[in-house]
Amino acid sequence: MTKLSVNINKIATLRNARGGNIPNVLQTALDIEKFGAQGITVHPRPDERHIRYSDVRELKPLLKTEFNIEGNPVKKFIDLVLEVKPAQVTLVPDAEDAITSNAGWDTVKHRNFLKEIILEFKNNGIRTSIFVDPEINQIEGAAQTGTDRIELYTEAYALTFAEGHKAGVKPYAECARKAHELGLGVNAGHDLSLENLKYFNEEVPFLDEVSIGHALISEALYLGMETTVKRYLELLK
Ligand SMILES: CC(=O)[C@@H](O)[C@H](O)COP(=O)(O)O
Ligand SMILES: NCC(=O)COP(=O)(O)O
Repeated sequence: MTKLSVNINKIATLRNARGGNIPNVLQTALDIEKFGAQGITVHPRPDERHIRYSDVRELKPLLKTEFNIEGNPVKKFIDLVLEVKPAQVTLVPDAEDAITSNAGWDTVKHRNFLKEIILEFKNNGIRTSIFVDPEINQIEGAAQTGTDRIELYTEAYALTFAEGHKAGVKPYAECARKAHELGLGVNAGHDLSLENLKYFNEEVPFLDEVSIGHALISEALYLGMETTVKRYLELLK
């Protein structure tokens, strides 16, 4: 069964809009765990526009499920992850001014850089994952960095699915097969939703985990958080 890790960035976006503590990010994470999600994901950005570094420190001792911290491995981020020691770190090559993550790593060009950081995280008992576009050479490059897993960047799939083109899932299935063949675990995320997740999960083999935030939190406005999380879990059975 594919695991669901809920990305709570957008809960923090809402909280930060007023400067107080509504909604309570920590409590929401605990409730999401109670509703059955198998993990919590956060993506602290250097400007702390949503999740703050202090949230990450406070979440760790409270969570009972897998904690996944995503981000660009700049020094401040590396130090935070090594201090907090989550179950998993996902490396994402974010440009500082990007509104959201918009590309995977070039694992061939940045192989030595990634290799070095991955070794450090793994030596600290942290599982590693690299955010990649669904291209076979990027999966092969990722395998050479020593990473435990890859995370397939699913925005292109979500876009084509919304336009009615189901064939957009094919490169993801091929990359998942290649990753498995090379001994890598397979995660996926970005713009997955109640609409497009079922087909993705059916078509892409060896899927260990999906991390989902933007759509899930938006859907929860209508359905409520408990119903929404449970609907996702049903789709992943
Ligand atoms: C790595 C990834 O796919 C992103 O979806 C990210 O975690 C979302 O970040 P924002 O919430 O800042 O858009
Ligand atoms: N890694 C992807 C993630 O955590 C959530 O992405 P999104 O659902 O907010 O697009």
